[in-house]
Amino acid sequence: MGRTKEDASIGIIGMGDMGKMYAQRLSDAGWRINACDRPENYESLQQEFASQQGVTIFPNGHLVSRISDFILYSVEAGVIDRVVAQYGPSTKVGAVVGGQTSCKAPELAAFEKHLPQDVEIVSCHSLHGPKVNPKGQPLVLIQHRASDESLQFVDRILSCFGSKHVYLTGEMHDRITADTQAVTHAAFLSMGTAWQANEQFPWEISRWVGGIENVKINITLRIYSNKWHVYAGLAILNPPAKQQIRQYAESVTELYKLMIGGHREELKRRVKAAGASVFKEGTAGQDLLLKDEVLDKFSLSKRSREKAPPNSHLSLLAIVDCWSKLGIVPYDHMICSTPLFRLWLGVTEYLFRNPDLLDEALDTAIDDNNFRSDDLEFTFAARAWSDCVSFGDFESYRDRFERIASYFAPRFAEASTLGNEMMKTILEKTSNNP
Ligand SMILES: NC(=O)C1=CN([C@@H]2O[C@H](COP(=O)(O)OP(=O)(O)OC[C@H]3O[C@@H](n4cnc5c(N)ncnc54)[C@H](OP(=O)(O)O)[C@@H]3O)[C@@H](O)[C@H]2O)C=CC1
Ligand SMILES: O=C(O)C(=O)Cc1ccc(O)cc1
Repeated sequence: MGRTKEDASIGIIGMGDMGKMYAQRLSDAGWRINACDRPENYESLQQEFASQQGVTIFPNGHLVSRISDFILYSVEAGVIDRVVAQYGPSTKVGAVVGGQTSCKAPELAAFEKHLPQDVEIVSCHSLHGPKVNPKGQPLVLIQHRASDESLQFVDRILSCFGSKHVYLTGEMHDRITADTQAVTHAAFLSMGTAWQANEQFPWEISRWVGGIENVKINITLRIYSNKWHVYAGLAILNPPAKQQIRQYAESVTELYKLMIGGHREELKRRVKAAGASVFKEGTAGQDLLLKDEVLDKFSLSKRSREKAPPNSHLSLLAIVDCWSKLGIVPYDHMICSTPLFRLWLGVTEYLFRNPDLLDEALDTAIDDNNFRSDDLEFTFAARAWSDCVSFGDFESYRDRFERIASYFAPRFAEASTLGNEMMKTILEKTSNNP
């Protein structure tokens, strides 16, 4: 049977949103937890967890590492090397170590560099945010330097989440999450940047209200209300993500040039060819239920909507062009997808599997001047985010992110209630389609 709840304990280093969620759920399931955050947070964390049975808070990672049998690092990706260098040598002999960072190459390199040889490595990644119910969501497990018995030990610990365990190498994990997460975030970050640049709150403008616009708005605000380092880390530290985001920016630029040049036939030919290569006959065609009747319920706008407003949908046309250029079949990644990716694929599919809507978007892109300045700003934004990720500068990423986040901040509370509701409704309805 190996290590059990009775004789083994779990260490968590980094008690931020994800660390706390893990501590809460694992202790509820009967595991003993030893946890810490940075030393200056010791007292406040102790108070916060005073009434949580089974969780002991320690002042630092040395004290957690020396007594725990499975130790999970749940810190910012940008500091993983420094934190493992600090506490790794204190790891209990024979323990198993893992991490929760969203990009595995730097995390596994830090483990190999700083952990003693008598320590095993099984890493993990919950592919959802801390407020999403883990049940049914993908949870990646990476048996990097460990026996089968130790993998089973980690499997047993994490089984209380009810997530779908997906077994990958670190490299496969990073390749897939570059395709799914990084470029998805780039698209929504760019929408927010464009709205801010044009001084818009899109739900206050009639041409944005309703249907799939609600998904764009709610997800964009959800991302900007979150922590910048989560998005910076998984884009900047993951090399294939840079290439993906660059291709997305190129697709946006090239399609925008066709639009303003009035090249209707070329635009239609290119977009439809890309659509045919991504949404092949026989591919999932899941009923993602992204129907206007459902989505209209999740509007921040107080206005009523009479008819679906036309939109050029540059962000959606470009993602399909980008997938097609890189030979990516998004359905291949469903097993390892996040809720945001599934929604993003859902809205894209909604547009591309509806030929009338797609034609309307392409005609709007050519004929309707109302979208020119929105799409111009979106193009600038996609390129700027791509440059920012390519330069790999965390501080300038933070600066851009926080500047735009502060513009939307007054609306976060309202948007998060509505966005959570929307995610829940849509994800519940699609839970059989992982
Ligand atoms: N949020 C999400 O949606 C998801 C995040 N992840 C990944 O999980 C990891 C944690 O993310 P999340 O919980 O959201 O981020 P948080 O910023 O909420 O948590 C990270 C915590 O680690 C602490 N920390 C930093 N240095 C040390 C140290 N030396 N010793 C102990 N604690 C330290 C931070 O303290 P301080 O803030 O004081 O620096 C902070 O409390 C990240 O790598 C992220 O990419 C994975 C899946 C989903
Ligand atoms: O669903 C998304 O893409 C999110 O934004 C939440 C998220 C962020 C980081 C992760 O490593 C996993 C999930």
